Amino acid sequence: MTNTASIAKGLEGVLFTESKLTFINGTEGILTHLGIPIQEWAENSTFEELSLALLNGQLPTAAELAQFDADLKANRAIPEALTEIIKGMPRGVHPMQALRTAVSYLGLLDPQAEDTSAEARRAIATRMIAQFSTIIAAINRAQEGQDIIAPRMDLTHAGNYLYMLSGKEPTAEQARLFDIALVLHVDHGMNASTFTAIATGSTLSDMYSCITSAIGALKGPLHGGANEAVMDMLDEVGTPDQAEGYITKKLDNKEKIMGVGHRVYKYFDPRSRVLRDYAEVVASKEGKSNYYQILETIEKVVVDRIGSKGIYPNVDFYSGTVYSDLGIKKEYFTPIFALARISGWCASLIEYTGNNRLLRPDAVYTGATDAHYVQLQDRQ
Ligand SMILES: CC(=O)SCCNC(=O)CCNC(=O)[C@H](O)C(C)(C)COP(=O)(O)OP(=O)(O)OC[C@H]1O[C@@H](n2cnc3c(N)ncnc32)[C@H](O)[C@@H]1OP(=O)(O)O
Ligand SMILES: O=C([O-])CC(=O)C(=O)O
Repeated sequence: MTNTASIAKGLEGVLFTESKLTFINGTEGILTHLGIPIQEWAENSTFEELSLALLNGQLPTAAELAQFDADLKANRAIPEALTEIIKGMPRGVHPMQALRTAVSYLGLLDPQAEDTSAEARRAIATRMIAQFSTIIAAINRAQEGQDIIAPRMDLTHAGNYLYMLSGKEPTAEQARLFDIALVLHVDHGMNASTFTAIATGSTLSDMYSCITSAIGALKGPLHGGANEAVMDMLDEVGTPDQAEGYITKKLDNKEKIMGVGHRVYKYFDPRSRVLRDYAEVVASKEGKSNYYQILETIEKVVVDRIGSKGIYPNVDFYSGTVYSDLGIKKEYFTPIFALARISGWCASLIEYTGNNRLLRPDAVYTGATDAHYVQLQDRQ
């Protein structure tokens, strides 16, 4: 019988494939895509460019990027039948549930959905990347009882999303800030949702099934759902002067703090540093939110108290303050994560299924042995 000591609980440290897309050094807090540091992507690139770079496995030329940008714009609109489904969804559902259902329905409307060839997967990926933002904005508007706003073709992916939320064209600064947030969330190696997409894809299932599975995995508060949970925590804290006492008590009670800790990073997640810097700029400029000050205090206490255990802020810690300052409601923070991560899911899925092997780990059996069936009437 296998020794239970050989179990990699939570699959920690298990290597199951090779990838050329994303590298993470968790002890030094380094993240690169195609070998390029995340800070350089955030400073110089766009959601569109990073998405294409990951799909192609290399930096695109100007012509390739212009073509991809045109393809995304041409695919922004969603089918009328899906708009009707979104409008008819019950009010008050979690937007991640609504997104999961909408993407699943989108698959029903796509005549190419069952084609699992590399070419079809790539074409579907482009359409899904384009349509995620329209779907999420439509869910947001419908859930608020507002008319759905059609996408505009003259705005960037990030700018168009903000436009579809409010009907107002965002400032260049707002659109760029949101774009940077998207860039920071596009991909992150074999995280739970990407792994889930790949696990589904490894059975040679269709793209819509893979992405629907990934949305479900991202939703949980130990993964993408933590950004919303951080905002719940900030609302619970209330004011900056309460932050230290609140978090000290939680740590004393051995409660988990949302937005900190990571399976791979045992130091600052580099994305959290970029987001913190933007959150600080927005907070000082607009003088708007207490959120930044509360987070600063929480970060300090957490790092002092449990930094030695490798617990530091992750990407979800500061992202919500940035979204909140852009006027986005907390229930939509995780859908926005999906809006960005769709590119990483698709790129990783296409990479994996290009050299596919069914994913099927094992468990150490610890149940009964030598048992026999007992008739119902003979059981105690
Ligand atoms: C985009 C993303 O998915 S980033 C992650 C988003 N998730 C969160 O922010 C939720 C909060 N964080 C967590 O729950 C965890 O840190 C996870 C799930 C992300 C990673 O967990 P794991 O790698 O399984 O770490 P594990 O649960 O084994 O914890 C190791 C130790 O750190 C502690 N720890 C881990 N995370 C936290 C936290 N958020 N707050 C307080 N203590 C923590 C654990 O209590 C444990 O301590 P112990 O050894 O004294 O028992
Ligand atoms: O890598 C992980 O486990 C979680 C994460 O930070 C991400 O998906 O962005």
